[in-house]
Amino acid sequence: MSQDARHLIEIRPAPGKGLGLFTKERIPQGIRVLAESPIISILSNRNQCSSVFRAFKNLTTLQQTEFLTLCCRTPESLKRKVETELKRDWQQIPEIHRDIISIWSANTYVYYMYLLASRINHSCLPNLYYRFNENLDMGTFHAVRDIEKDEELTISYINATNHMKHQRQDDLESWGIECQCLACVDTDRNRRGEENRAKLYDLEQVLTSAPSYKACLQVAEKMAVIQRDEGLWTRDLGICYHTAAYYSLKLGNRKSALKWAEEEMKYNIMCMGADHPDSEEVILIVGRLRAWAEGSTPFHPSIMAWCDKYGY
Ligand SMILES: C[S@@+](CC[C@H](N)C(=O)[O-])C[C@H]1O[C@@H](n2cnc3c(N)ncnc32)[C@H](O)[C@@H]1O
Repeated sequence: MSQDARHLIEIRPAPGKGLGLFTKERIPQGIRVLAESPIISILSNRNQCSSVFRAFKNLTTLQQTEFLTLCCRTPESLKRKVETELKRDWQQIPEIHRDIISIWSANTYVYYMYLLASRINHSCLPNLYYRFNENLDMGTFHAVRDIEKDEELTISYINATNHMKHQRQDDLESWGIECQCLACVDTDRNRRGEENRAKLYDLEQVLTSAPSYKACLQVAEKMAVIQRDEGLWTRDLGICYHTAAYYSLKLGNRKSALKWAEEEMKYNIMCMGADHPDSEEVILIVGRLRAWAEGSTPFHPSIMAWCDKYGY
């Protein structure tokens, strides 16, 4: 069992959102707030309804009871999808199956569903980072900044780093959310935040147009700084560090490659823990990069394989 800080959190009513998870004490940045085994894992998109019904049947009675207390939403798009898969009209599907699939759909983290983590609400500027850890077979949730006592814990339900408020709101429709999070209320600070998200979007376009290695490195560095300053500790920030390391290496700049790989290592450890497979990999690579940058060992081919992992 991986250690977490679940003794410092509890479920409470979250006004306008149903229930939510809140801190009982201050939680410092980098702490693994929650490590939870999925109650259900469905790794394939084929015959999803049947797989979910079977998985529900295999739960203990207590787990089934807890499952059925979770948030339940049935948007029209879900009804149509289920009707297509089961080749039956929604009203002809047994009520218990309609509930199970609606609950699965409202709470799933792509492939996995958790009991406690299902209570975590959305924010466009979240204080937690979620990743599944294959070494532990658990989902982990790390604090990406210091979280004060009685603060609500949040993750981002959408990929929103470089999306403006109206785009984020469009994406949140399917969750039935009208977002009033820290990033969505109208303040001077948030107007600057929106400008920075727009800048990130523009920089991303420059990067995909693949100018020179030097220009790509400068763009990746700029993007990393904006995201870090905005507190956007999303997967995109890790990818920016990785991209900067990649182009530094392409330019033959060992010191710069090491610097950005080290940033990625720190980011991974903070957001996923040192025991996540991606962290273990980058820790090994940083060791090899450092030895090479200092001239004590030749270039190890695994460094380039690691750099290429996002297929630039
Ligand atoms: C995974 S559940 C989260 C826990 C849920 N609030 C509960 O009571 O169990 C997702 C649902 O919570 C609500 N929700 C999550 N984040 C929200 C937000 N920022 N604003 C309003 N509602 C939110 C929406 O109804 C959404 O479909």
